[in-house]
Amino acid sequence: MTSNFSSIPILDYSLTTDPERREEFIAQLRHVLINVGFLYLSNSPVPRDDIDAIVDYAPRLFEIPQEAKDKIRMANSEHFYGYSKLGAEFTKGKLDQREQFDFGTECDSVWKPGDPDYMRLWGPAQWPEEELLPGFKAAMLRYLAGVEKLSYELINLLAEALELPSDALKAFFETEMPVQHWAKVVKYPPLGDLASDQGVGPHFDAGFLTFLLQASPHAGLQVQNLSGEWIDAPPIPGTFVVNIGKALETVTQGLARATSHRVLSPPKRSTPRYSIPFFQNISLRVSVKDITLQLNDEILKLREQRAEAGAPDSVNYAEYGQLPTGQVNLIGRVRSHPDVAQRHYPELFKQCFPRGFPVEGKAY
Ligand SMILES: O=C(O)CCC(=O)C(=O)O
Ligand SMILES: [Fe+2]
Repeated sequence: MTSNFSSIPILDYSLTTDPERREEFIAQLRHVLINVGFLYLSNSPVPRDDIDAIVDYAPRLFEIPQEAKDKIRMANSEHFYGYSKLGAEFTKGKLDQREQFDFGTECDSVWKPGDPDYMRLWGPAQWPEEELLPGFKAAMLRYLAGVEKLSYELINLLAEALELPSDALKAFFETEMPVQHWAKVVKYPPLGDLASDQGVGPHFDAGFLTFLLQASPHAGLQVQNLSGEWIDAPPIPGTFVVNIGKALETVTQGLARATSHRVLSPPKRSTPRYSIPFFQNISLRVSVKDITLQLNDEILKLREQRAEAGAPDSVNYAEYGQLPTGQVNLIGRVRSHPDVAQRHYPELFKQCFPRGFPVEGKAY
């Protein structure tokens, strides 16, 4: 029997602390990892107050004066942190219709002379001035620390679901420096004057796991199933949407599926949609091809029982098989934010865009 999906399963995280029902959670996780690649997680241990605080801040972050946003624009940052105005980001060569702030977990600059350029990706984020949004930075860092902790717990459970020792994926995180994870606060304005309804175009996420907090009640997020149909993933209060990135798909030999997804703009005359994704990174220096997980034959067989996926609408991050993670991530950032790349990574910019600054339809 082959498997496809027409809705996104909901997994109850509280089962993991119930000795009677933990196995049930692991079995559900195994099914979802292999056949869907997306899940809703309810009853997570991330403190409710920390989530509520950040949901409350999200719209207010976009209400700070435009000069204050421009002061921390992403073009200032070789780490690709900061503010991107509407229509500054490309996915699949088309402009996204979203306004966003990119942040990271706390981290000093890690690049040293002689290091590869991609080590410049990690460093301090740019934050809005404290008096414009008092308490925001502390609240965001507290929230990110909670999600980071959950992300490591879920990775251990995921290893168990694939019948590996629970620390089997530790080698991707445990290096000479702590891993910096990425996050965004995103605003999707409603259709009206927008150039298209592409809130964000079809794409895969890059790293291991993404934890998405849908911070307003709007629909718009869609997930592509194995036969290529777009399935709605509307907000469910009290849950995270969790999905698998290309790095995790590659290291699990395709067992854990990275699933293509996109966001459509809210309809005309609607209010804006807000979301806060957290992207779990792995060490920049690790090449995923250099670490082979000892997956057993029984588990690998489950991959064959999955329906053959049609060609997805996204093609990015195919380079994980060959290059160090940092280089793959850097290429992804350059393609999404060519203006930042032109300023800070001119050589790589030229390689990615040999015909100059991209216009719609030219990039990937
Ligand atoms: O805003 C959302 O709901 C999803 C965003 C997303 O997929 C991304 O930024 O990678
Ligand atoms: Fe995404």
